[in-house]
Amino acid sequence: MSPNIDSPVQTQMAVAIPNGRFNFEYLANKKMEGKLAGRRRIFVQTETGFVLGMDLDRSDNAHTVKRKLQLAFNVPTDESSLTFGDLVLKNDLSAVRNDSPLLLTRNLLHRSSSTPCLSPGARDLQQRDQSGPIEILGRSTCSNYAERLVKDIVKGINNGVDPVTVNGGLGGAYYFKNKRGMNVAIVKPTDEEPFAPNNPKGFVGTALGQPGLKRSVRVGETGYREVAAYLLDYNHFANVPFTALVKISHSIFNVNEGVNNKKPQERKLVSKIASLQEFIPHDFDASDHGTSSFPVSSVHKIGILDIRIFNTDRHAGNLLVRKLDGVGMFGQVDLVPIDHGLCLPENLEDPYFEWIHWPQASIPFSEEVLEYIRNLDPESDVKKLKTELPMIREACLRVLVLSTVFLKEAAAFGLCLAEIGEMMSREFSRSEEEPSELESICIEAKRLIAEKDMFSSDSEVEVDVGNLDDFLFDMDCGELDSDILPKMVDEYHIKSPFSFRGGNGRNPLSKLEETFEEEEESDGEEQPPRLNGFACPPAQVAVSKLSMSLKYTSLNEKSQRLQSAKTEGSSSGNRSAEEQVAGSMCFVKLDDMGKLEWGMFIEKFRELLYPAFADRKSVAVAQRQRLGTSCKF
Ligand SMILES: Nc1ncnc2c1ncn2[C@@H]1O[C@H](COP(=O)(O)OP(=O)(O)OP(=O)(O)O)[C@@H](O)[C@H]1O
Repeated sequence: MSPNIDSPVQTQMAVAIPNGRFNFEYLANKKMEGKLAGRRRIFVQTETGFVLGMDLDRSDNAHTVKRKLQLAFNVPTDESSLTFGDLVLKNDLSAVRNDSPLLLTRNLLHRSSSTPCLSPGARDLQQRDQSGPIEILGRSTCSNYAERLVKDIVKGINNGVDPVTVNGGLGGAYYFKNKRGMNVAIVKPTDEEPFAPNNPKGFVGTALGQPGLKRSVRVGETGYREVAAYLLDYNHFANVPFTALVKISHSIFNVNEGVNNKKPQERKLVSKIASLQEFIPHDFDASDHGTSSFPVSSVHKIGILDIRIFNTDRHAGNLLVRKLDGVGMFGQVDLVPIDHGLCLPENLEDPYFEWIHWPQASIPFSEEVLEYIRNLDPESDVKKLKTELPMIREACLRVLVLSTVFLKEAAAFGLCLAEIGEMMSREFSRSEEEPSELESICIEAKRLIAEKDMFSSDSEVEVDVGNLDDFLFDMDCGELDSDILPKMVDEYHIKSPFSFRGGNGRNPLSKLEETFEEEEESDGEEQPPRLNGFACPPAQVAVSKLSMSLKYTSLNEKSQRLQSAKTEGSSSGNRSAEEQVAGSMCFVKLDDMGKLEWGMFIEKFRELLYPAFADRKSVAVAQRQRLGTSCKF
């Protein structure tokens, strides 16, 4: 990879100073001052995309932050929620790291009120927001390379070189340049994704945090996923370009009319949270080029990444092709995978693997590739993501674990890339979408656990704040089955009235209780817990969540859902994300299991894999034999 960087290594970041140019030493000093004072910097994004950088003092808590935000956005503290990934922050901010993005949403009950917009009080806060034009959020991506890239872009901006809008794709994207006018990075603001409030291409309609183009990827969360794919691509095995999450300010960014008080034709400096990816000079994308020249090893390496991250959007346009026409290399190309915003869904979906029918995918893996797969460790992947991207949701991490286990076992069994991809892909039978083999194995694993009553009532209610937040997500999707709820609540009370005890002896709802207690303390009177505005008794929340799980995993229910979902086309293999806007069904949920149950599920899942692989092999052999016979004639 050859970045167009033209400046020496700098270890400081950029910041704005009064004359409008950017000074690096100033920021370094500010950062040092902040560290010494134990301060943290956070970036609060509203659901309409406005971003405000804030410095937190040690004494700050969610209430004090919300009070400052009330000044800035005119949203009363009790009408808004502050979230950090799965966590709904009620008081304690200890989980929030330096440079973290937080989302401020209006509670559902107050959504009809006007959307948050800047008030005069915001100016004070903005003045104290000492952000530079680009700040990298997160730790590991803040390398020397990243800092050089940022510095180059800032030099470009200071030298009057404007970024340009990227025409392709459904979301807003911009090429940022160095001072010589060369593209050095592509920036994709999270509030310009398809369906987000500031999408410049007409695909608007949803607030950040709501289901998006893919139901199990929320609007505004594709940027994290782009970074996750980069972080998981150890040793640049698959060639994912450098990617980081940034807060970036520029007047080129799109703000739709009416959003955040935007007036027609108005262009002003706006700050966004965005993914920033190294620009890769290339000659084509894979849709413009015959695939036969693609190196087998590149296809395998990208395919392995796609499987691990459960990529639902690997269409040909998301593979850049570079010609390597050096001496003795005529005709050879290099592949660069881009656009990983729709990987790591919150539930199993229908993945999309363009390479699935390419001949390279049917060639057995090399020893080098097998060795890489053997060394993959889903637990350390999870640790890495939790450390570097703490806002990544637990549900996404479960998908990562499941698909990595699947890949490792399948490769060890001797399956090739195409076979593994096919087992993960859904089929269409009589115009109905059917679960993939992978999903069927999951459904069976869940069924066996339930049948043997392997999980106790304890684990049923072991639910964390992430699940509670997802409860809201389900409600937003309009899928809460009110018929089920009262019944499940009754069952719950019979089984274990308020005995939330997890395996570790700690109340699994303790995180939640902690926030309730804090709420009580601060308000002086007892209030039911609120989830983005809904008053929810903890038991009811836990149980309704469970009811959702049972609803999804019941095969009868599944067939009912299948009946009602008549899907066009004959094979998912020909559909890209754009064509799946309607959203595919959820056959099996992974985020509805308590920790204990999840552990048992993964064990059961592993046990079921070998028979399934053997089945697949025998079908493949039978097909080959039939083909052999027909060739004789
Ligand atoms: N790292 C990169 N280097 C060079 N060009 C890039 C890079 N990433 C994206 N592009 C170009 O920008 C275009 C749009 O980018 P991308 O596909 O990531 O956007 P998107 O809005 O998410 O698209 P889609 O609608 O396909 O999901 C790509 O088709 C490609 O031409």
